[in-house]
Amino acid sequence: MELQLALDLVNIPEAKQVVAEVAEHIDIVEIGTPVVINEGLHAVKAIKEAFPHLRVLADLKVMDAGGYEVMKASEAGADIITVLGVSDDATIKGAVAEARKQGKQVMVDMINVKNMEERAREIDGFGVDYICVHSGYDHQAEGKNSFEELATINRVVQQAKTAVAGGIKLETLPEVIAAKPDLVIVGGGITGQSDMKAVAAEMKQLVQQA
Ligand SMILES: O=C(CO)[C@H](O)[C@H](O)COP(=O)(O)O
Repeated sequence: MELQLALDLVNIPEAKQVVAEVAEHIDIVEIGTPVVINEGLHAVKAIKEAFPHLRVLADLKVMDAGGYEVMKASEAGADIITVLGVSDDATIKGAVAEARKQGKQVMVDMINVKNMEERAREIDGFGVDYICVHSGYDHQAEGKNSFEELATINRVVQQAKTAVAGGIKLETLPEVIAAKPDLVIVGGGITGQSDMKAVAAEMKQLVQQA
């Protein structure tokens, strides 16, 4: 099991500071959607150049033009690019085809997918690398999480790795780990803590043991 740090509420210099503090305890660093909106793909390039040993995920949440957007993120240095599970099949297939060409990976974010079991099974057949259940900020504000959806995708997904994101904290991590995802994604559960390094270290230890 691996740990991904999601950076959402930072600019490029702040992102570098956070990653420098926790780099030894994470496997993947995510340049979150708000960072890409504010800073563009320059943020992906800057973090990949500063931390070449880390895999960098560009959380573009692609909804259309999958091939083109994966190409641009790949050029900026992203190793993994997110595409939405609610997008058209052609968008996801285009993203996968371009990622294969570029030697990159695609993560499908299942945020707001209504029929999780059916859609996860379909998307798994498209050759994506990760399928991620995700309670976004608006869902989290309603007290929801994705732990049940994780059990669903773990049951039906055969080819892709599974991931889970959305409001995961040190206290809820054991419950998440028990559901056996391949990848745990944590944003505020690390970046919102006063001792980010200590929390990341503890999370990494729990994830590694699983
Ligand atoms: O993609 C995101 C929001 O759309 C976040 O990166 C993801 O939810 C992880 O952050 P947090 O742990 O703070 O919820």
